[in-house]
Amino acid sequence: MTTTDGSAARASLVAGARRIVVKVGSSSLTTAAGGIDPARVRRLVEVLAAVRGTGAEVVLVSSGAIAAGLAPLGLTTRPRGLAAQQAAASVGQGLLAHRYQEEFARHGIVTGQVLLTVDDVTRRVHYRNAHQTFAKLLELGVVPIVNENDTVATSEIRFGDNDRLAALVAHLVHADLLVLLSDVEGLYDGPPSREGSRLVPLVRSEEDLAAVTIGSAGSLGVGTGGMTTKVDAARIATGAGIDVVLTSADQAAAALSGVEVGTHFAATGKRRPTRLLWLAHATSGQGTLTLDAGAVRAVVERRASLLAAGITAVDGGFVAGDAVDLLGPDGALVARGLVNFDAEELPALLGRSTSELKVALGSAYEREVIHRDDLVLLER
Ligand SMILES: Nc1ncnc2c1ncn2[C@@H]1O[C@H](COP(=O)(O)OP(=O)(O)O)[C@@H](O)[C@H]1O
Ligand SMILES: N[C@@H](CCC(=O)OP(=O)(O)O)C(=O)O
Repeated sequence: MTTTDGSAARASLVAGARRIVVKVGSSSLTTAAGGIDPARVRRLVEVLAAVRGTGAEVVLVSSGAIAAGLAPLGLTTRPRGLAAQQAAASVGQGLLAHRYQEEFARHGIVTGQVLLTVDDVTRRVHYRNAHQTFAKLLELGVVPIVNENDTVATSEIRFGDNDRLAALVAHLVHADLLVLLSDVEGLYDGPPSREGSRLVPLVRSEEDLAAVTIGSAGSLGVGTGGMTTKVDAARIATGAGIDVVLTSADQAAAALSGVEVGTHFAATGKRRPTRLLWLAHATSGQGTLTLDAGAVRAVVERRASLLAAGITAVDGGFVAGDAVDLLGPDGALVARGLVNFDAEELPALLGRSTSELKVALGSAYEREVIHRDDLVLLER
């Protein structure tokens, strides 16, 4: 469905976007049997080069490493085990980066590879480094090509899908627009294979998603997240003030020239620090801290740092810097934060004030268990 107002709004949204993150899924670039499809990569790069020609900056988040590595390893389907997927990604990522490098070079554009782990958008120092690297690459006119660093990520610390990674990158680089390219024309109100499913052209709020049914991922067997992670990614980005357009790779040229194709998820919220954005959307922490009622009030109502005095129980094998879930006395999840102590250090500190800890154990123990800047409240 195209509307006169909608098409004018879309045209100005895209024309006004000076920094665009484009995410392309495995299913749009590769086949399980044949690996990378050079013609598809070429078409995508032609579109992105044209966007660059308008003066906009482009960051490409590309999946496809695992799918690209299957054929050279004699595999025809995506392996189930993490180690085998990592091996395939290790083989495929080089092939993928090389393909892009050659195609962009035809347009006189230099590419740079950026492989990210969850740590890079959560830990403060890594986050700052990643931010600076992107800023410098863009300043130099380079097109950064991003993927998850699959070969070193473990199952506990994986994004697992590039849709949410793309939303976090869009926020990290302060993009104006996130374009998610898949093998379907957009979000449908039911699985596209089901007769009668209709394209949803505009999502303004959760209410517009209420009637949408999301099915499993496509039939090609190379994509991972399916539509669920794309909608999650759209929620992350729009909640952080970034508009999202979801459409098929075949419609990339139209979408990026402002034609009203696919689904537009309209920006709803304001920007938030990216590290906390990831924390809020991480599937779970590496452990839990149970808080007494006073500590819950301090953290939730006064937005204070969490001190050892208000913690009643510790669970899990986390180390300093990990994300942990904060539970109320009733076990309800209230917040998530980056902890400043290892799990094994904490039991000796519980219920004790910071001044008491300083006297007993030294000034290193005077620090908060979770600093307020490293805390995000969870509304569930
Ligand atoms: N409501 C829906 N709207 C659109 N696509 C859907 C829906 N439910 C399930 N899907 C499926 O999600 C697939 C896209 O996910 P995926 O294969 O992971 O893509 P990618 O590799 O691009 O990340 C589509 O091929 C489609 O079959
Ligand atoms: N990092 C993985 C991609 C994971 C992923 O999200 O895939 P997809 O659902 O196709 O976007 C790879 O390069 O194979």
